[in-house]
Amino acid sequence: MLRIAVPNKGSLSEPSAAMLHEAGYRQRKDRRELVLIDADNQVEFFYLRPRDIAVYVGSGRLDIGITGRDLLLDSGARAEEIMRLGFAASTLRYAARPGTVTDVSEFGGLTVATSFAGVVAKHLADNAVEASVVHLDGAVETAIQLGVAEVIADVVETGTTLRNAGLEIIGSPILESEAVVIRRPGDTAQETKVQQFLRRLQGVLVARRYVMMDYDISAELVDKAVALTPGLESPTVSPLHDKGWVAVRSMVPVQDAQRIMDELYDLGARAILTTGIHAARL
Ligand SMILES: Nc1ncnc2c1ncn2[C@@H]1O[C@H](COP(=O)(O)OP(=O)(O)OP(=O)(O)O)[C@@H](O)[C@H]1O
Ligand SMILES: O=P(O)(O)OC[C@H]1O[C@H](OP(=O)(O)OP(=O)(O)O)[C@H](O)[C@@H]1O
Ligand SMILES: [Mg+2]
Repeated sequence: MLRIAVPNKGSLSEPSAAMLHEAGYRQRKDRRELVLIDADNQVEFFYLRPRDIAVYVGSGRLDIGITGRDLLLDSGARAEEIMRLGFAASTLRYAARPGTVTDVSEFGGLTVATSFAGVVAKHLADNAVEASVVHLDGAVETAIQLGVAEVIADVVETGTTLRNAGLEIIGSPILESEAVVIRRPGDTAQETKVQQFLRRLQGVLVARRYVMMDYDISAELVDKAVALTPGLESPTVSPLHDKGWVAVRSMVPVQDAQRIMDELYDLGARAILTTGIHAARL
């Protein structure tokens, strides 16, 4: 049985469950379920607080987990990132009231409030800045208004929360985060099952990012057409009954599909169809 930690709350929770469901795993129907066994797939899911997941995986109690890169780094746990999942993308950034401080080098003697005290203390030390760090659980933006800190370091996605709090970003990102799969370094006990799990998630990412494109084109133009649709490896080209024409089948990034269809049409391709990919193993 592969033992997997899944976020039970917050920004990571719903997209993690959706991805696991798309990968063919059973998921809990009730948020009060804490553990779920998917016997068919030989997997046991533990629904845990996102912040705690790296600790469980790092301690070796669970084989792998889904968490945020920022939470993994902040935990200091002995776990490493083995796959990027693309969702819950954010940056950790410093912010302050406009006109107060403009660069990290000016933080000396100030107080920085954050939920990521480990990452921030290290970042300040790396920049040779002596500032105090105050750990808060959330709603960090309000710490400046309430006089707890002059600077905050918090998760920024759209920047709306910062703007609403009358704060502005200072300097470049402390780190760029997204949801990741983590594992204890050197833990090869469940290697085959872990690799199969990762292939399933990879399949979901591919199914979400690509569509299958089919079209007919005259044989003399096939090289030009294939240059527009190179696929992941090599497109399939099959003969058509109508001599001089071929059918081409290739995977295309979903975001480029309409533009490529226009370009193929202009080139002379016809019967251009795209279909969704339900699941994939590359
Ligand atoms: N607005 C957001 N957009 C994208 N990612 C986010 C956002 N807020 C938090 N995250 C990411 O989600 C992960 C989990 O963060 P956290 O545990 O604080 O959950 P949360 O979504 O903020 O919920 P809560 O604070 O209510 O528990 C972190 O990796 C963080 O970078
Ligand atoms: O840049 P934005 O798009 O505004 O998103 C960033 C905000 O989202 C998260 O807050 P959350 O709602 O999780 O509240 P929290 O501070 O209590 O964690 C994060 O802590 C920021 O406050
Ligand atoms: Mg939060």
